[in-house]
Amino acid sequence: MKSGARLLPEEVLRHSLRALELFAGPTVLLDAQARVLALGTEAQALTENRLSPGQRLHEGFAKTAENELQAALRSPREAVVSLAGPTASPRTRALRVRATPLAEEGRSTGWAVHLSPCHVDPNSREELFHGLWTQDLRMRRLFRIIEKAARTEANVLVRGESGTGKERVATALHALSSRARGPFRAINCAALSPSLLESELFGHVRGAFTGAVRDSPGHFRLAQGGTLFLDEVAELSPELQAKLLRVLETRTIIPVGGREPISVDVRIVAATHRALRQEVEQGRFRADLMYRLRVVPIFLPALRERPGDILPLAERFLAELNARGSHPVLRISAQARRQLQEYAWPGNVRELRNVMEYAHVMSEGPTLTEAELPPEFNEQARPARLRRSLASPAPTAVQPRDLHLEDIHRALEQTQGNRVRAASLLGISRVTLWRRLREGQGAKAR
Ligand SMILES: Nc1ncnc2c1ncn2[C@@H]1O[C@H](COP(=O)(O)OP(=O)(O)OP(=O)(O)O)[C@@H](O)[C@H]1O
Repeated sequence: MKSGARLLPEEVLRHSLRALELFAGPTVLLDAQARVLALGTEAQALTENRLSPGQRLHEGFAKTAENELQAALRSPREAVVSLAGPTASPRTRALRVRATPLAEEGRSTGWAVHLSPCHVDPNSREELFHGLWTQDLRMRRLFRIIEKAARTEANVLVRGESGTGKERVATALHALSSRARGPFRAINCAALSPSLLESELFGHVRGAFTGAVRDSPGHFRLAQGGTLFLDEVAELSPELQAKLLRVLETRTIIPVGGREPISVDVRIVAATHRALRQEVEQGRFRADLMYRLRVVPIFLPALRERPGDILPLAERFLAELNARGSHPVLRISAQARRQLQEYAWPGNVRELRNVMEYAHVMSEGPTLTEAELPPEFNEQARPARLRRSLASPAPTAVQPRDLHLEDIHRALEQTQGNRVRAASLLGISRVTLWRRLREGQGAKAR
């Protein structure tokens, strides 16, 4: 400890600030008059050296920020403010500021002010968040919840129809979390039989069943130190629900055919298109597992519930296709726009992207017309359940499970039995198509 004893007070301060920033991110310490006492190297870099000891906090920021900053010091509310003058990097154009009051023996001694970059222009209504674009306020609020949830270890349950971006939310949660350097694994609980799924999740030991010629780690162990995304979690069999609950409670797994529990450190993000509470009420899902999984519930609205996103997204997809396509399609005709806007989008954003890809292939000139939209946009042929009335934009709940089997069979006929292309035509995922076919066969057998 000799070297520790030689530390000078200034060095102690530097070390303390370094340690503080390691835990809390860029930090500025203020005295009781809101003057800067000290700031860490991360805070100096983020504020582009606009703050120095003795200055008042607001002096480093744009004039308009003063009231916002005072409010942030008085309450736990976060302020989004701009630095003073032009900035070197767009990253620092806007910063989030949150203050923790400091007190000694009941007397205020100042604040620890935490800073973080804000990637969102506070004046703009649109946002691209980890591949999810929107201008819908509810979606943007969800992004903020995702950012907060990512900072914790809480299990998150994402609910939304097929193609609303559930998997994207899971990857965003991972990328924004302290586990970002660890693995991200995804598994679809609807796509495998219960016994196969058990071995895929928890692994197996050699000889556990016919064909188990070597040990297999399973997704839980492969996601060690990272995040495991359990898609379609409501489809888990009762036996696997019980096993998953045990894993969440004990943080250990037992591979199929194994005896010894193995510790796992994995964050769970689960997703479903079903209302899990209803599944619980109807006895299909364990209540205790639901509460474990949905510590933070996130409900992604269907595309038809945010109609303001339909056309801008269509144009974004068109621009992407133009960038890599052979011929540019520069605009969408008024009639085609109306049809896109009126459609119910059962397959949500995934379906919209597929529709734009189809129309781009079919288009002959720089204007995309209604004739180039896929057959389901032909008004006479379109079933009523795929129409969204513009007069009453209330959601017509078209769930993938409402897709009639005959729609699927027709799509399969059109694609000569190619399931991937049929799913794409219907705007549903391959797994959803497979599940609907399986449910259909089950219904026939009963
Ligand atoms: N708001 C959005 N902006 C841009 N792309 C989006 C948006 N929402 C979804 N997508 C795109 O749609 C596709 C489907 O997204 P994703 O796989 O995350 O959906 P999902 O809800 O998990 O679907 P499923 O339940 O069928 O597996 C992806 O290519 C994704 O990038």
